[in-house]
Amino acid sequence: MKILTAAQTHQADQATIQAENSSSDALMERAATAFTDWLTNRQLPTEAGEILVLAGPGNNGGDGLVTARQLHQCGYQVRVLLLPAEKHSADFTTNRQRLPAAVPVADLGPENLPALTPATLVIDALFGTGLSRPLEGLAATMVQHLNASQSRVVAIDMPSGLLTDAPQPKDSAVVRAHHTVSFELPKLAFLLPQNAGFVGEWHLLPIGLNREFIAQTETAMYFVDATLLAGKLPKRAKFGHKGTYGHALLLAGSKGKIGAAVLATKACLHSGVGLLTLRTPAIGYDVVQTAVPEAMALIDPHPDFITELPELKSYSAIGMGPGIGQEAATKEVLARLLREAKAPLVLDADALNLLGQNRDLLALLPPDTLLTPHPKEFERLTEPARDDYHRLELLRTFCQQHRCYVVLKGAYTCLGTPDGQFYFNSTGNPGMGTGGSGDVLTGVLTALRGHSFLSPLDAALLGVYAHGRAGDLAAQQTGEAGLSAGDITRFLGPTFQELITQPLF
Ligand SMILES: NC(=O)C1=CN([C@@H]2O[C@H](COP(=O)(O)OP(=O)(O)OC[C@H]3O[C@@H](n4cnc5c(N)ncnc54)[C@H](O)[C@@H]3O)[C@@H](O)[C@H]2O)[C@@H](O)CC1
Ligand SMILES: Nc1ncnc2c1ncn2[C@@H]1O[C@H](COP(=O)(O)OP(=O)(O)O)[C@@H](O)[C@H]1O
Ligand SMILES: [K+]
Repeated sequence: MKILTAAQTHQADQATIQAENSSSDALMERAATAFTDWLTNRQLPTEAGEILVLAGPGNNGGDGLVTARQLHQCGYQVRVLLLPAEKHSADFTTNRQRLPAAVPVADLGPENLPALTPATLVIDALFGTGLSRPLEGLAATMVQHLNASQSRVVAIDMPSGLLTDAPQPKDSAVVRAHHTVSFELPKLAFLLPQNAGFVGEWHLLPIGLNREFIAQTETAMYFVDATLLAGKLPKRAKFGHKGTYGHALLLAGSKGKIGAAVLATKACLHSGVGLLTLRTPAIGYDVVQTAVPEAMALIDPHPDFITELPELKSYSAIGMGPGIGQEAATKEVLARLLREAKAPLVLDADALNLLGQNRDLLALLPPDTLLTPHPKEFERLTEPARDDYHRLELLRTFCQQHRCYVVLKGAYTCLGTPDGQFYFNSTGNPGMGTGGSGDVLTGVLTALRGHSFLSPLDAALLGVYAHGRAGDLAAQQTGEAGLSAGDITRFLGPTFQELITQPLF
């Protein structure tokens, strides 16, 4: 799915109205109906208690007014509070007039803030994507009053006060919604950790925005779901053999962290690799030969950490980093790898920390190298970010400057590409915030980068998505708290099976 800006979303609304030869009022009715259906499918009139619709002066307020009318017609107990304003949108005014007289309506005022109890269900329709600056005055006071209450809050389209795709001053008033119900396409603001407390759980409702317009609209941001990946992973060829699927090399492990090597190795083996060789220090020999007999062990002469780079010419992808430590000799191995490798590289964990400490090495990164930092590792490669938007700027600059792909890990892992695009991943769960999950990802990505039939972009997208999806399938069995990184590897197989498409021709 594409992620559009607030301005593009507005254009998509207009294009839809034009293409259908309908009216903005009809589109509002459609959006609000979808919202009302969403709500009434979850809350019966008796469960909902008193519903308070807070309506602003624009079309977001208009959505709120339509919803109030529809809920009233369905037998819910609704009242409306309007935010006084000099100007109202045309569709707001139309729907204000359509509101049945039986629905109580009043103006908000500094002396007229509503009593909010835990039994009140508040529908936040103050502002949506039209917000152009932080809230102030009465709107800000109302939002603070709401946030201080125990009421349940569902926001329409955006939690009011939150900008759709730009940072805002710290401490500005933003509704802290339990749920945000938005339309058609996700918004950038939903995907950033700093907004989690405002957005709550978010949901998307289709409202039939014009497909052609969306397809034509240029964007540098995507939300990666199964649809976006359809057709990218081919079924294995009938006469395929281990040579068809690449020979990967992993450099992983050090004394006390051979487990990281085992996890990455298992993950690589479960992600379709043809052959796999693991370079690990001598101390890991018995462990890896026992835990992952399918992999060939190429043992470093040093007992505790990796000190020598093996001959590279037979490998189709090389992953380095999980559990390797930061010894000077290991750094030299990394430097030689960057100079000599012809195969695609995947760099993670301590390989990234070593790069951060020796930034001159960044100039050696071969084009299309894939780096997989979590935010702290990324900071070591760049600089501390002021906020999530700044971090994305740093990500774009880094990828463009070094012609590399960066998987910035998190709840919505963001893949940055050398041409400045962002792909936010949709799979994964908080259970994956456990030691070793990242090592598993390195193994998955190394396997896929070794598939000559996948582009660097598709390999990265498929790998990140599959890693999260396998984590989701695992969590269905183990629960989030019970999930350990090894569980993810066991569900990679079913995940890739889901992703494989088999066109008839
Ligand atoms: N036909 C359409 O365009 C559709 C619009 N929809 C709804 O319309 C919303 C967007 O509507 P609008 O573009 O009217 O924008 P909003 O309703 O989000 O807000 C715009 C109004 O707020 C004012 N404003 C902006 N920032 C302010 C601030 N900080 N303090 C005080 N006032 C401020 C603007 O001058 C304008 O009057 C969407 O979020 C969605 O809820 C949906 O009904 C789908 C269809
Ligand atoms: N809340 C979350 N939701 C989804 N995925 C998550 C969440 N927390 C962590 N993950 C995923 O788990 C992995 C953790 O990697 P990392 O931080 O490198 O862990 P480690 O170094 O312990 O292996 C990343 O792929 C990340 O996207
Ligand atoms: K809102």
